Amino acid sequence: MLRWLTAGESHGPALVGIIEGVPAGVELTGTDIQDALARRRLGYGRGARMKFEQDVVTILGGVRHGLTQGGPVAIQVGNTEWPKWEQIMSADPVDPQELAGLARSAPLTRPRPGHADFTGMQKYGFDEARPVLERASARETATRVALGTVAGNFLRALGIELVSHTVAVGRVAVPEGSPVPGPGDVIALDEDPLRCFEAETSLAMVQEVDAAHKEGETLGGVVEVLAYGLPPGLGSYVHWDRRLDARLAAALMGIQAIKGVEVGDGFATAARRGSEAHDEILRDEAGTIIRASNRAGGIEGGMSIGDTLRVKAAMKPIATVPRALQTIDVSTGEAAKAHHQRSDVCAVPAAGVVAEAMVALVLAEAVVEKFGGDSVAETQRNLRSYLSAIPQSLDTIGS
Ligand SMILES: Cc1cc2nc3c(=O)[nH]c(=O)nc-3n(C[C@H](O)[C@H](O)[C@H](O)COP(=O)(O)O)c2cc1C
Ligand SMILES: C=C(O[C@@H]1CC(C(=O)O)=C[C@@H](OP(=O)(O)O)[C@H]1O)C(=O)O
Repeated sequence: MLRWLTAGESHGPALVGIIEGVPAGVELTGTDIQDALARRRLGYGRGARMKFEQDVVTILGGVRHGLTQGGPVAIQVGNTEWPKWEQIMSADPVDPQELAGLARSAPLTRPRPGHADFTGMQKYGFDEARPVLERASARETATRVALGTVAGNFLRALGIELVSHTVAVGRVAVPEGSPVPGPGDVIALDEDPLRCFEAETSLAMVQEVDAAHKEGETLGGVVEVLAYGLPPGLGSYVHWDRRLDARLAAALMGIQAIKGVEVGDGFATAARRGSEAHDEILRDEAGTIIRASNRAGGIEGGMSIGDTLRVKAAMKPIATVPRALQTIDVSTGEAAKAHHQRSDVCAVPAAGVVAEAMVALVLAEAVVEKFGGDSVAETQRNLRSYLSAIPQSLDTIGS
């Protein structure tokens, strides 16, 4: 069993993530995590905070000499902005006098439509949005990316590679049928600030972000995650909550601002006739069973089929719109403009890195479930044994 949790606030001293159930022997260094966090941090359209704040990674437990030990892995991601927020966010003021004297930041009483502010205040009984946005904020996704690095390194040891890319920003989308990144085609932000694999579209995306920025607007978009090297049979058809597609959809929907998930050709498939919707099963010259296409995105019957996994996530535009939206000031009950100090114009490239981490966590969980293993070597042996036992070619079916 693989399980994991995150804790921490957007402007707190640090975020913490724990992942339990990772076999011993997974290679993991602070640099791996730092590199993954650097990929999440910037990207074209991100706001000011991302430029001055740094993520400080500390592995607190579960790793020795660059290898997991089989126990829970605990990772801290420190916020370098903490000194500026210590008064506002102090969890444990030393004496009641200090508590009384703590500066309370101007209360956020003008909740933003599209964010968690208003319903969060109603639900938890707060009179302002600060305590809500501190936990609702996508700052928390830094921890998910840190934990996803552990999962990704485990999967890589089994020959499974993940990549992600931006396929749409606002109305600008990568043309149908464009090439997708292959295993190892990690798109660095200095190569492409939108992490879009298609150079011409990427340029148009940059213009789309610039135009939105100029008009005081924000943007959403679509990201895609691909996983190469998956064995057939992760997940199961036997019960709804064991289906791999269901688990991936829940994990991707669990990312702030994700409002749609598509597996394979998803919505386009709904408009096709059956003969054009499925992936015919053929035999290549060597006798290996292959698929004529991958419209299903690598999943049938809630199981990986051994082909490339392909999932997309649609992100809504950022809620903190500079040309602020209409709201109510809850302190007066009067109509007002929603609060806005700073925000991202577009965080789609960052969401792609988070989506990749979430897919890695779900796949690692499905691998542990199917192949077990207290050490990576044992998981590898179990995987090899399974692959050698299942029919790979028509000749071996039924033999
Ligand atoms: C990487 C990333 C960065 C984000 N940055 C912002 C931001 O700067 N301002 C904002 O209002 N929302 C931002 N969001 C979205 C909010 O966190 C999200 O809309 C909010 O938590 C409410 O959740 P919901 O959109 O799922 O309803 C970001 C989301 C992600 C994934
Ligand atoms: C801090 C991060 O993202 C933040 C996510 C976020 C939100 O509302 O989700 C709002 C912004 O923070 P602030 O309101 O303090 O400017 C983003 O910068 C991060 O991704 O590390």
